[in-house]
Amino acid sequence: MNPVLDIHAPCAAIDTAAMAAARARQATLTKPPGSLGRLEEAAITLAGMQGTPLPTLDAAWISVFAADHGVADEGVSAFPQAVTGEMVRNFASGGAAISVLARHLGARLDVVHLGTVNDPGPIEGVRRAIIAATTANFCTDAAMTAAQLQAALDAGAQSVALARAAGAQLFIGGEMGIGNTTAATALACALLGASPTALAGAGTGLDAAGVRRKIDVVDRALRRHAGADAPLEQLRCLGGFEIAALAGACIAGAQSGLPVLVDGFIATTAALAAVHLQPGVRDWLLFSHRSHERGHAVLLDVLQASPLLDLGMRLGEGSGAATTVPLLRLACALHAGMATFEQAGVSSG
Ligand SMILES: O=C(O)c1ccc[n+]([C@@H]2O[C@H](COP(=O)([O-])O)[C@@H](O)[C@H]2O)c1
Ligand SMILES: Cc1cc2nc[nH]c2cc1C
Repeated sequence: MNPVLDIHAPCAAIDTAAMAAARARQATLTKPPGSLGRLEEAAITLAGMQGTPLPTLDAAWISVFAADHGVADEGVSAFPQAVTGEMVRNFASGGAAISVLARHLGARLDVVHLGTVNDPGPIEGVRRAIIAATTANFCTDAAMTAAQLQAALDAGAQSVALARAAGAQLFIGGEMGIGNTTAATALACALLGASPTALAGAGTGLDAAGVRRKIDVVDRALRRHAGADAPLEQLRCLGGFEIAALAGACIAGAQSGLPVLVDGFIATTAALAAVHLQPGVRDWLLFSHRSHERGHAVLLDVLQASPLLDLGMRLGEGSGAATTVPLLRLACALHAGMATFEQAGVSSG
């Protein structure tokens, strides 16, 4: 199975009748209307995505895409590039944050190795889908060739196909890649016509001088690729393998009707690229948390997204999204399990 993603294929339709039925049910439950706030909206949104007035969220799937970035050569991260490959092993051996979260949630963790300079080799529990050891440094070259971009999009679509085959009700896409906040910043700036100063942040922990250097690097990259004005070309020139895989997963999720719970700054940039490629993708996205990374709030505003959590997290790996799953499960449990005014003999307003 190796699905080739057609980014132009239409997205699935949201079930508006199931949404309306869920909204009507919320109005009958023993609480002042709207008093469960965004938990009500979450249950109604999931109803539309799952095509049932009573959504459930037992089976969550997490794919973490790992890849290295040529732009790391510009000294834009607080950590060495070797960490990407080292973390691939840690994801599989169970010691990473997302490994713990996946275990705790009973979620499948799909670790997808797309290429690292420090390649740990075959590891049990890691799917090798190596595209290249790294993207090119986009200060001088396009990050990816067209074939590499398609391979990365396909890797995301393949994970969605595996998730669907396993009966997943929700897809979480996580990422790991030293330097990828620089790639995400550059891509988001290109997609939005925004200034690097508005979006660049500390990533893994740059100091103020480091952030200034990162802004300069993104400025150079944007000038170098000023001719890339279509979203697919912007993704190819300025993205990364894991960012393109995440965009591919968003598109494949939307096309096949699998809800995608979006993580932090990098995952949201990928989701933004997916929406630029295919606007119907937006209907299938749920937003989990507001990352501490500087540009995330801007991207969330553009996508008109109000994530459920704001915990100051900035890890990536899909960790913010995974942390939100218990809340979504509670939203479904409340929606299905509360008594109506009539059942409980409680007077309605
Ligand atoms: O998800 C986020 O919002 C987030 C914010 C800052 C950093 N990260 C993670 O940190 C790594 C990239 O940071 P950097 O400084 O190397 O560009 C990458 O592996 C991401 O998963 C993730
Ligand atoms: C240790 C480490 C773990 C990570 N997980 C996601 N990004 C990361 C970056 C670092 C540096």
